[in-house]
Order: sequence, then structure tokens, then C-alpha cells
Amino acid sequence: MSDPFTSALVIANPASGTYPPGAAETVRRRLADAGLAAALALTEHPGHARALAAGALTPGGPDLVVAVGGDGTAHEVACGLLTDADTGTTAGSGPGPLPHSGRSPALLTLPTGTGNSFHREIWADLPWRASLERAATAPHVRAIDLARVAENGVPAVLGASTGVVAQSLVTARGIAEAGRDRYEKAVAAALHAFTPYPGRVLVDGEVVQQGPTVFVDVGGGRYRGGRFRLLPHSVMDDGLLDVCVVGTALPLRDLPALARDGSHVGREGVVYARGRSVVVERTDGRPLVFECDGDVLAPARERFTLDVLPGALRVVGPPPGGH
Ligand SMILES: Nc1ncnc2c1ncn2[C@@H]1O[C@H](COP(=O)(O)OP(=O)(O)OP(=O)(O)O)[C@@H](O)[C@H]1O
Repeated sequence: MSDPFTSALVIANPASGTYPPGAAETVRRRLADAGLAAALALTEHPGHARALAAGALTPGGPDLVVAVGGDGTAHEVACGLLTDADTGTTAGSGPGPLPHSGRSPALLTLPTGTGNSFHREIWADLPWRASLERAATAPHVRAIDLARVAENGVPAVLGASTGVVAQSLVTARGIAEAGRDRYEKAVAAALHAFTPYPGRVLVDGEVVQQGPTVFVDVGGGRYRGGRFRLLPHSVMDDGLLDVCVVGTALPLRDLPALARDGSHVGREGVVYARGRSVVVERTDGRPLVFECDGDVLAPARERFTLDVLPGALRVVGPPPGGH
């Protein structure tokens, strides 16, 4: 059991895909009933959640930050909670001031987004009210690994991908469907129009795959798009990144069904590896479509490097074996 929290900041994104009106105030009130000094802030624009979370890193600030939203909100809040020391960034102003506990606040995610993959990872899809109840009555904090994109210093809670997975996230923007069905449709549409690219992947300096590539996923979280278990063996606190590379031996049309339960791994042309540093490249001189926690990175490059940040983020979840 972790120490109980004394104060909380609830950061809620009312623009997240399945946000129930009034959810943020319900969360704030439940935490107040549990004896926490609980404040609430609604996000007003992209990037706001990050700024609000960074603003919580003050002496006497909250020891719990609750992100009410989807994976984009979880990503922004996590970024705000990380100091330069956490991310290994040297260009910034150094570690920010921390709350009274002397360490960064813990993050609780409550899922009101579209994919909600991060919440699925941590809470096994427990509905948000039930997760809130558990967190309010028996909080358990664990430190999880993140991935950091070396080229821009951006950390990822879920991970990063190329190829048809990254393309699906772009395609999803034009699909009106609510919830995980949006990503399901986006994957089908992206697969329909997809051409594999010539790629190479290095893990800790060793080439693990080279050739026609359908996607690379690095993380992080086991799930992407809420439903697809792309990294079925990933463990969030083993100090390593998992990487899955899918080549062209598998028929594209079979991929969604296989990826739903992770059974693409072990099939012909699928490479699964683990390490501290992963380089993904496109080898024909053209830019790689590359996304990190749902954001497609620009400017596009031919090569990206992901390094593990072991135990960089403290998250609230159920006790081990306690889903
Ligand atoms: N008030 C706002 N108006 C418009 N967009 C906002 C607002 N506040 C936050 N955002 C942006 O909304 C985007 C979507 O949020 P989020 O990712 O949490 O939900 P989602 O896309 O429905 O879920 P998921 O990422 O799990 O699929 C984020 O990129 C965030 O920056």
C-alpha cells in the first residue's frame, strides 16, 4: 500500500472523445470526500494539460494529479510532470521545484477519451468510476518506464510507431465514430491504402530487421488504439523498451484480427525484441511517418531514436494482481 495522498489537482479535458458532462466535478468531489484538498482545472486548448501539470510542481503542490481524458491528455499531463532531470534534458532550466513530498506527484488516469490505451494498460479497462473509487480508498503507486524520442526530447507513455499504425492515427482524424470503433475503422482504411516502406530497426546497436516494413511499434504500453495488443509481452517497469516489427510475410488483411490478441507475434516475418535504445529508419531517403503517443512528428525525418527512461513516471494503479 502506498502512502495516502493529501492533495490533488484534477485536470480534465472536456474535448476528449467520450467525456461525460460533469465528470471532472464528480472526481474532485470524491477526492475531497476522501479527505484530500482537491482542485479542478478544465483544459481550454491543446497543450493546456501539460502547462497545468507543470504548474503543479511547486513546493506545497499536490501529490496526486488526475488526468481525466484520453491518451492525449495522459501524455500531456505526464510531460508536464517530468522534470528535465527525469527526461535527461540538459538544455532546460534543470529540475523544477517539487511538492512537499520532495518527488513528482503521482498520476491517476481516468478514461474519457477515444482509445484510452494507457488506462487499459494500467487499470485493465476498469470503468473510470471504479478506478476512482479504488484510488480514493486504496491507492497503489508504481514507477513505470517511459520512452523518450532522442531527436526532440519528447517522452511517450504508450510509445511510438511507424508505417500503417502511424498512418491509422492520421486517418482516424477524419472518422467521426466515437470510441475505439474509430481506430478500428481507421486501421481498415489505412491498410486498404497502405504500401510497405523499406526500413531498418536497430535495438541496442544491433540490426534486428531490415527490409519491407508494414509497421514498427516501440513502447511502452501493450495496447494501441485501445484494442490492438501490438506489444503483448511489454512490462511497464522492467527498464526496457519492447519493439515489434511487422514485415510483409503476413497478409495485410489478417493483421487486425491477429493484433487484437497479440497473436501476430511469433508469425513469419514478425520480429519482437527488447532493449534500452531503439532506432527506426526508412532506408530509401524518404521521410518516415512516425508518431509518438498519437502525435505525428514533424518535421518528418528518415530516422528516429527512442531511449528508455526507467521508472520515470509514478502512476496510481491497482495493487499487483489486484485488477
Ligand atoms: N478545450 C479543448 N478543446 C479542444 N481540444 C482540446 C481541449 N483541451 C484539450 N484538447 C486536446 O484534445 C485532444 C484529444 O484529447 P485526448 O487524446 O485526451 O482524447 P481522445 O483523442 O478522445 O482520446 P485517445 O487519445 O485516448 O484516443 C488532445 O490532443 C488535447 O490537446
